Amino acid sequence: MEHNREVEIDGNSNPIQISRLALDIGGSLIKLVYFSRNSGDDEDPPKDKVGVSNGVNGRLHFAKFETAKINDCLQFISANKLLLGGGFQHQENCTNDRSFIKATGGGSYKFSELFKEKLGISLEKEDEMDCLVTGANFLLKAVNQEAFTYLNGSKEFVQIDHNDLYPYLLVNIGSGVSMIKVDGDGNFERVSGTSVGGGTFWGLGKLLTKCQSFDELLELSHRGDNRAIDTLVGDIYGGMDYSKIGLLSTTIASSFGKATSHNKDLEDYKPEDISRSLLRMISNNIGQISYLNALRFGLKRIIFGGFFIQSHSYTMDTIAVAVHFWSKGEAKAMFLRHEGFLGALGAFMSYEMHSLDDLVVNQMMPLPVNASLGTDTNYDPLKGDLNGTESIQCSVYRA
Ligand SMILES: Nc1ncnc2c1ncn2[C@@H]1O[C@H](COP(=O)(O)OP(=O)(O)OP(=O)(O)O)[C@@H](O)[C@H]1O
Ligand SMILES: CC(C)(CO)[C@@H](O)C(=O)NCCC(=O)O
Repeated sequence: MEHNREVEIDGNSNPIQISRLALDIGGSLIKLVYFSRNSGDDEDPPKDKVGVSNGVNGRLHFAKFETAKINDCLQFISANKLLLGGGFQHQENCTNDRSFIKATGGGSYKFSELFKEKLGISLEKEDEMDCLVTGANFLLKAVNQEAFTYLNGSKEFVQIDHNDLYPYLLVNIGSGVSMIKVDGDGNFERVSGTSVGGGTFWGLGKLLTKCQSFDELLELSHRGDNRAIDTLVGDIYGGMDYSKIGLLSTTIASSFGKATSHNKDLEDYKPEDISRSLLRMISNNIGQISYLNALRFGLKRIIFGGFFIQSHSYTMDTIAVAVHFWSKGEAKAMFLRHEGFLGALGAFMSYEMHSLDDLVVNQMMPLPVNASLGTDTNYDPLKGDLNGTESIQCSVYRA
């Protein structure tokens, strides 16, 4: 393998040096987080209290691939020379670092032989729940304008008070859903989960609408009207509310209830209505189970992560409304800008010299957004998919 540390990525003509790559290999998606040193850095490297330079400036990069296209991911790592980093070369003996990368998620077990065979690298496995919590705590504490609430179409950033962050319920909506009560750094318990998650939306949606990509299915939901398929309270109550138990006529009484109609088949329903109804059913259900778990432990804050959300307004709105409705406004749903990268960030933090305190994030610097996987016919696996993501300008300090 070549050992040139200066590489080009993202079509940028400036050579940048990659150090540290971590992976979260999930049931649906592989997430990558890697750090690149700034090249020709104008900024002074971070200094300690007595003014000695003890860190480097750079960027954290995010990318994702479908797990089914793992070969694209391997190619991306290899083409962009992401394995060449070995820490900060002026201080580190990096020989060991080159032989493994930190990885989490079920795929770190399932694909460990493939990484060995194709890239000659071992995956050092980190526990998935540990990584989710570390990643969420890092984002909440270190990144400005990371957490936000979403209600009635309006997004509001939440200023997190570090002394008043815990406890909270972390709900990670990936292929399946994990619900974790977080009481501090490394102090957590997975209190619940549900198999009705992002994989369910994508899987059922694909079967029912014949969509070819997740983004297409989401796009369909924008244009759909779930009332064509869902049975509303008003459909049952002759257009009236059932106010005695607090149900409006417009509330869904039964998701997909109208599909029981004897004289209609799948072809009689519009794919966009199916997608909308499915998205609403799954989001509502997750919102409700999350609320019930928050209630179990008296938690007021529910933080949602995972790539199912994809900052999609209708998804967030449905989840937030469900939490608001069931908790009568007592509990708050919060979302994260880097929602899908919690596990990968946690794995990144698990490199010895990156504790939460080592990584100081200065500011958010949006990168040009590439087209998304699946819908972009010009999709280039060598560039990865930075869809909806950014790189973060940050400094890394030595422990
Ligand atoms: N391009 C995409 N292809 C497939 N699914 C996508 C895509 N974008 C978003 N999703 C959604 O994100 C979900 C996967 O989210 P995420 O990557 O957080 O979980 P995962 O790590 O793959 O799953 P798990 O943790 O259960 O192993 C999918 O089930 C789907 O709902
Ligand atoms: C199995 C994992 C943890 C893999 O990420 C996830 O898909 C999940 O939490 N599924 C839900 C399983 C359950 O608790 O019913």
